[in-house]
Amino acid sequence: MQDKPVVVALDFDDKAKALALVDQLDPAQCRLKVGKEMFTLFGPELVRDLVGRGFDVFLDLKFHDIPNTVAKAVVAAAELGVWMVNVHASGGSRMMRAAKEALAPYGDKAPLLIAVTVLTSMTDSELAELGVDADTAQEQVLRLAKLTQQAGLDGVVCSAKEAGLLKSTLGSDFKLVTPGIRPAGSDAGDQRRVLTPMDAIEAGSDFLVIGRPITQAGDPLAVLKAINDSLQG
Ligand SMILES: O=c1ccn([C@@H]2O[C@H](COP(=O)(O)O)[C@@H](O)[C@H]2O)c(=O)[nH]1
Repeated sequence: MQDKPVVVALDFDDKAKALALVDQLDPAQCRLKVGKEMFTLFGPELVRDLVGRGFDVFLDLKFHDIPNTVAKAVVAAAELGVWMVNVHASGGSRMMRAAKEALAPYGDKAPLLIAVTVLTSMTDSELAELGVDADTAQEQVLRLAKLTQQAGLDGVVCSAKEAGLLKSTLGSDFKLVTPGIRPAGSDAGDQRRVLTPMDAIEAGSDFLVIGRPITQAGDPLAVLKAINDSLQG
């Protein structure tokens, strides 16, 4: 298991509330994710603040654009000092290669570059609605993950439900970052392809992205501790 597998998704519309939670968190216990809501509201300053506090920050902006634009965007992310950044695999292999090449000057200081396969909120029938010719989300995830690996990226975002298949096909070094994590009994909300933290790790997930089950809990720290303890066996 990776060191600190839990990545807390900071999805707040109130910076003070987010920072009140962050103040209680220890960079030794978890990593943090900043996504579209907080980045749009509070910008790079928030990311710099979290990096400055010693957290590994996953900048989850899911870049999906032409190769030149995405390459420049991942360089901007690297300049913020983030630990991980992502693009959409459906942007294609030329776009993914351009992003990877743009990070080359950063050497071993480059953020991990991963690609989103199929959003964990999506079902097989929703994929079919898009005209995707794969029969299942799993089939499409595998196709996009292979493309991502061939483009030289470090891993993918997928559901933990696909983790076993991806690890056995693509090898243990290829990182699997899995949102859609729900401790037993917690509300799935808009997520559809979900697994518990322990089941996700056993399936081969490297990093567990967990938002609402922690951030909306009455005692977020207690939930994070219970998850970390459950993973220690
Ligand atoms: O396929 C994906 C890609 C990204 N996410 C993000 O992860 C968190 C999950 O939050 P929860 O509250 O635990 O559902 C959220 O920030 C999403 O934008 C994802 O869920 N699925």
